[in-house]
Amino acid sequence: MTVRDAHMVYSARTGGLFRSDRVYALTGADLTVAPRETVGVVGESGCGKSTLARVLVGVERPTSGTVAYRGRDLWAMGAAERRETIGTRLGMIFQDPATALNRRLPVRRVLRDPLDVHRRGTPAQREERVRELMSLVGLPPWLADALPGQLSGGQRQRVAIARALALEPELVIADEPTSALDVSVRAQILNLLLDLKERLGLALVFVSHDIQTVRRMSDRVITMYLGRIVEEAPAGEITTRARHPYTRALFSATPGLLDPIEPIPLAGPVPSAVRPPSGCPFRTRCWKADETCAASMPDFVADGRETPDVHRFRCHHPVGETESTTDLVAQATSSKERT
Ligand SMILES: Nc1ncnc2c1ncn2[C@@H]1O[C@H](COP(=O)(O)OP(=O)(O)OP(=O)(O)O)[C@@H](O)[C@H]1O
Repeated sequence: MTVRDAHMVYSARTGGLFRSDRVYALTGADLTVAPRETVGVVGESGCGKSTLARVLVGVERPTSGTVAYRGRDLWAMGAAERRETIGTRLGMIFQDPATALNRRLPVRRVLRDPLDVHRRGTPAQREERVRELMSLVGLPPWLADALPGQLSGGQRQRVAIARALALEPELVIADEPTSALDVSVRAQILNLLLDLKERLGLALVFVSHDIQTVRRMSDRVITMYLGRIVEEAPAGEITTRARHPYTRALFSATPGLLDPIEPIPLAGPVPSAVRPPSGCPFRTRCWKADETCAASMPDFVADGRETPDVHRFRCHHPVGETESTTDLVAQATSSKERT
């Protein structure tokens, strides 16, 4: 799955009935997800993670740019082929299984629905597939006639996962799949996803606020800020050797990630996606920013390797490889004091 230079501009009513503004939810996003790979997406609320997820899975068409599956542009396909590709090759697991599942349909019908829509096998084979799916996600067979409202949150998310897997997709997007669940069942659902990914050879895009979880689940992590992908690196590397100041600041504020925790102080709040700053969108909060950052958004700087373990970032003044979080805290603090 490849996304190239994808932009998503929404129109939103922000100032009364007759005023509508453009919301720059996604700007120039490039991303490739290789078969069997897990890509984690991190960033603050509103940075465009869910928009990217929806674009990747074909739920929404980007305002511009391409989304290609196996080299074929999803939005250049005929409607029937696109529906078939999205419905059978791509799966999506949403944050809240309580709202993602039809409350009036028993589990059996929820799981049969995609098989019926895409006419998979005979009725008997579909029933067999429903049993198989329930067992795959660890649901006992007697729950087949239960309604979503009769299930626990964890069971509901298992149903949602089974539904996403019904037609054997190659790529599954999980958008905050555990954030609506009790803490006690989160680990079970994450372990289930890891196990299914291995057993079924899935590629997974995992969106979460929880950086610790993203690190655990992912091979590669991308950081987003105000609609842009600003850094991309192997999971083991990005948490300790991130080069973009924003990624370093985000991770420095994450409990248990770096020891000791020393949040890098940032100037001001996240700007609005309606009026993103010119140049680098992070410049208004960045302690390293200067006039170059206001003038342009730099292209990705890569470490020269075009391999899955590539480390890329978009910054005019990246963090030095030897700079510790303590150094960065000192720089950011003195920059704040100067202004
Ligand atoms: N349908 C829409 N119409 C208008 N604006 C939207 C729409 N969907 C998202 N946005 C805006 O686009 C920006 C990106 O939103 P998005 O939901 O992708 O961010 P996110 O990183 O997933 O946030 P969160 O972590 O809170 O879910 C935000 O400013 C949001 O308000």
